[in-house]
Amino acid sequence: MTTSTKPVIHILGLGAMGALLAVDLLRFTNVTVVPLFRSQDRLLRFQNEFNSTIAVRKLFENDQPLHSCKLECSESPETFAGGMIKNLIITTKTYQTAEALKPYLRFIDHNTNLILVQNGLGVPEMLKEKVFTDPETDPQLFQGVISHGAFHDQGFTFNHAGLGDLKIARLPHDPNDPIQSEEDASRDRKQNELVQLLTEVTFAASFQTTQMTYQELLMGQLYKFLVNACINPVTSIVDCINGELADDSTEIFTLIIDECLQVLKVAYKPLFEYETNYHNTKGYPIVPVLSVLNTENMVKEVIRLGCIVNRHNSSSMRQDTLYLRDTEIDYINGYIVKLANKYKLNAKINETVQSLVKLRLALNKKRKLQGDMRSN
Ligand SMILES: NC(=O)C1=CN([C@@H]2O[C@H](COP(=O)(O)OP(=O)(O)OC[C@H]3O[C@@H](n4cnc5c(N)ncnc54)[C@H](OP(=O)(O)O)[C@@H]3O)[C@@H](O)[C@H]2O)C=CC1
Ligand SMILES: CC(C)(CO)C(=O)C(=O)O
Repeated sequence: MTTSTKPVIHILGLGAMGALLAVDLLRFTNVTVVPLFRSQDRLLRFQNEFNSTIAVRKLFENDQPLHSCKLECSESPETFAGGMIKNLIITTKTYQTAEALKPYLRFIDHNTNLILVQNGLGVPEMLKEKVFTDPETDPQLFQGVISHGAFHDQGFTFNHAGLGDLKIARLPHDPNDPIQSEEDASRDRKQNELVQLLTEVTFAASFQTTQMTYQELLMGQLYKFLVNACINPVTSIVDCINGELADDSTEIFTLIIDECLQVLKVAYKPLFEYETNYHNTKGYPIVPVLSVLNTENMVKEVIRLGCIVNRHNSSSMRQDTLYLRDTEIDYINGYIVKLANKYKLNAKINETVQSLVKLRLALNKKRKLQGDMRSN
């Protein structure tokens, strides 16, 4: 049970992204961070073998300093006996979200602030359909879009490979009416504890956090989605570090981005029409949707963010294929295929990419079990 009078943030998913957030929250804010592990075994390993300590090495800083933090409290479904959860950051992989939330659902209610800090698209829809089905008791849902790059080192040590940023916004109640005013966003800055903690000045300066309206975030989310739709599957399929793709990937990235944008323009029509419908409208921010979300610009941006800023990173999807874990492909290129089916559009390129990632993982698993035929 957490007895602290400081604000408490629970983190579900103490992997690369969860650890980056936890370490900087502890370094820069006056908050108690409580990781929620999947089982008591994992919890006891963290507490006993690793002395409840997580560490992040900042690879992009001089001398690559290692920042370690000891956590006062950590929990698992078997031990959790606290009150209701006030603030919850979800940094599991997208496909793990519903399962990871299950043991903690009775501690989540309308007063819980829940932020999804994940790549891909489709998790909020899945949660509303399958997990938070009662609008009377569902939590306050926020979305985070994160462009930091990090990967596991050993134990609870992670390498922060690329300094990116974190964009946050409240998710709209009605996805068909997603446009928020600047006043809507500023209300959360004044009143919402989680938003206040994540935008606390020193933390926000280090983590590069910005809070915004949903339409601003959505543009950032689709931008990040296109980065992931290119970098994650291609690094996995051809098995390389992000930076290795910098010079030779324009053609494949153009094919993927072009098709994604054709589908996203239909599925996210209010965003793509925002500049026309809200042009010069007082109280609504300028969001340069069309000049950012076009193929030519996005190919350049994918190479810049994916292969240059994060050049030393091994993408999260490649890490999954190497460690024989499921990948997030169904929430990235696979989500485009799903939307294309819904709107009767073509998504053959993304379907092929999705299928090749599944093949890569299956092949890696087979080689682990049966040996590598190439070395015979
Ligand atoms: N890594 C990166 O560079 C970036 C990642 N992202 C996105 O951030 C999200 C998180 O990615 P990342 O941090 O790399 O992923 P990791 O796999 O490193 O971390 C996920 C964590 O979730 C935990 N988890 C899984 N299931 C449960 C459960 N049932 N209960 C409790 N914990 C659970 C895992 O624990 P266990 O070890 O027990 O499985 C693991 O610690 C993804 O959507 C990813 O795409 C975004 C930007 C960059
Ligand atoms: C930015 C990028 C591509 C960094 O590798 C990432 O988001 C990921 O690996 O999932």
